[in-house]
Amino acid sequence: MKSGSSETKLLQELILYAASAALSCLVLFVGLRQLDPNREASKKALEHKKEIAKRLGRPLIQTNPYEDVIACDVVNPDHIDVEFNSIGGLESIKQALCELVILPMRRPELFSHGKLLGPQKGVLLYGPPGTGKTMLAKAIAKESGAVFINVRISNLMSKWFGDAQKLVAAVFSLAHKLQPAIIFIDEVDSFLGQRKATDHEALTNMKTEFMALWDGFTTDQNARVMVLAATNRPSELDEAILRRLPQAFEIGFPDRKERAEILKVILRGERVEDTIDYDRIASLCDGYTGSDLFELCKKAAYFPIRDLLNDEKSGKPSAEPRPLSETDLEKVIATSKKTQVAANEYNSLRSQLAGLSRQTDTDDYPVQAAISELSKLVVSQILNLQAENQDS
Ligand SMILES: Nc1ncnc2c1ncn2[C@@H]1O[C@H](COP(=O)(O)OP(=O)(O)OP(=O)(O)O)[C@@H](O)[C@H]1O
Repeated sequence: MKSGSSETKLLQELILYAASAALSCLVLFVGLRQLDPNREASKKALEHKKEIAKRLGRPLIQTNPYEDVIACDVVNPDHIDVEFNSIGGLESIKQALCELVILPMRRPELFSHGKLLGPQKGVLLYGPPGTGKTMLAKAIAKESGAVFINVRISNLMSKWFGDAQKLVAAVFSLAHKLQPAIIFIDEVDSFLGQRKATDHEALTNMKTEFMALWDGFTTDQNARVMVLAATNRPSELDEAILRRLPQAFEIGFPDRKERAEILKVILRGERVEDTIDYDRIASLCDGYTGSDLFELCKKAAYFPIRDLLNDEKSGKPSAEPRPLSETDLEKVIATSKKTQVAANEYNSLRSQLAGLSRQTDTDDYPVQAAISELSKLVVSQILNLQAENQDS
């Protein structure tokens, strides 16, 4: 009888131990999961990866945690809403990109014979801000059916993942797994600019790793992966990077004909009067970029709304806003031109100033005085222009 009760007690104790051990494990597991700084990012990345696989109609690929992070920046070409015909002007550049980039991605078999023809591994788009470089990069991915990996430097430098080099490696390995793929680096000068003594070691290591992996792809003729880089400051790029980007296209300010094309593309599908003379409007927009023209159209689109509200106030409500007119566009140009002029003058005077201060010895008092006078002139000119702008 005594031995029976001690056996029961032993059993109870065993069950208690097992239960407490299981509970401790559970608490530990849940606790560790909660403490894991990568948890949210990994979860999001996994969901995104599943979505990518589904969207691309490809099986879920095996990826490591670093590739999962990069997967967040992958865009399916079918979901890109920019095509070559949504970009106004730049006809010769679009034509060249079709031959150099899109065709080899779409028809690799045509480029697989001999040493003369091979897919491009690096293309640089450079020019002033707002001229359509990012649009072109997206359109290239869309037209070539390549996944678009938008490399964000902030993501690569992520402190949670610490090892930036592994993330750089993940960019290339994921691109290889998902090929055809375009690795897009916007503002490439901030990542792969000229090396400076003050560069952080992590950044230098990242650059070295990036270039080594890029070279690996360059020698692999079968890899349908290319690096597409964009910058507003090509002169700040590292020599070694420029060598790896043998095809460079300047995306400059559009001329009058191109501005007219851009306006037509922007206003396509909008409610506009048929009588708009695009060439005339374009001739009033000297120095405008595609982005300026987009802003111009956005501002002009408010006039029909204002008119509708005014009509409502005066008891003549209309069912919908009237179509956008040439006069609406002209009104915006008339008021924003001065700001544009102010910005241009500011930029040119500022670069003159920068040039002066570089050329001069800072101890030279007369030159310093001249610089200071010039600075005052710049400031007063800007203030005058701004005041004039406000008055009008
Ligand atoms: N050629 C163009 N045709 C139609 N729209 C354009 C064109 N160029 C620019 N735009 C308009 O301007 C916007 C900004 O263009 P985008 O971002 O491509 O310029 P970017 O050159 O990459 O500028 P940044 O150097 O500042 O990144 C686009 O979303 C588009 O609305």
